[in-house]
Amino acid sequence: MTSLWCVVPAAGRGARVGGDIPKQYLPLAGRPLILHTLERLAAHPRIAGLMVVLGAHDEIWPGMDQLGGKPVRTSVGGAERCDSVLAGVEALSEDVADDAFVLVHDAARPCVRTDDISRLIELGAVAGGGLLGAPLRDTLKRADPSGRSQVTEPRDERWRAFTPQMFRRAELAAALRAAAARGLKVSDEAMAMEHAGFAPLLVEGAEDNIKVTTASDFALAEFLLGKTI
Ligand SMILES: Nc1ccn([C@@H]2O[C@H](COP(=O)(O)OP(=O)(O)OP(=O)(O)O)[C@@H](O)[C@H]2O)c(=O)n1
Ligand SMILES: C[C@](O)(CO)[C@H](O)COP(=O)(O)O
Repeated sequence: MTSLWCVVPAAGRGARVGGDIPKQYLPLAGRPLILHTLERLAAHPRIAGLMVVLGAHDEIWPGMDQLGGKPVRTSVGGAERCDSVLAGVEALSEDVADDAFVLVHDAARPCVRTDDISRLIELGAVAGGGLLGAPLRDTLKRADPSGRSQVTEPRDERWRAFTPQMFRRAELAAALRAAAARGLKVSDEAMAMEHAGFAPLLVEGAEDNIKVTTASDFALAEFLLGKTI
């Protein structure tokens, strides 16, 4: 059973939450949000270590070098999430083989389920890479600038993208570099891989793997923490 490293982008500012400190350090059920995420990842039997990507001026990171017996390393992120992920993936170049898979999981998704990570690892490895997501369940509208619905879009074949996402280390680094060179701001790893000619496998995961994005998400994440594992 091979195990793999997980890159955890945690260099964002959390502007949409609007706290005094970045959202990953705000309390969730009494402890910093990021700790819940890291503990859940470190507890997964297939995860070998964590590469946490921090903001350049982060003075809050507690400085751990292991968690649950797994090594924790850090690197410095960039202005956009894709810059931070690339920094983390590159920082693993001496420890992780080019063709080995790495996971990427948002620090801001503390409710990820262990069995969803397992399924992504199993299915993603066979497919050459993939991501957790969920098919769109609601009716989809396209709005005009005034907020009025112009048209109802087909929802077949539309998915919401979550993390973790899993790709071979060197292929992901190359795809992220190529996107950056073209000035393309990719919002997830799969988008970079799509532009590089890959078709990442969509692995259905639980919808409660929410990204804490606004202040109201903290209450929901706190509720979900106890219900997911
Ligand atoms: N330059 C960045 C931007 C984001 N992230 C990380 O990527 C994840 C998902 O990003 P998002 O939820 O958009 O976080 P923020 O960028 O912090 O949020 P906002 O856009 O509201 O500032 C988070 O764990 C965040 O810390 C990062 O590592 N580097
Ligand atoms: C990677 C991601 O979590 C997939 O949903 C998301 O794209 C990152 O969030 P952002 O708000 O677009 O930076």
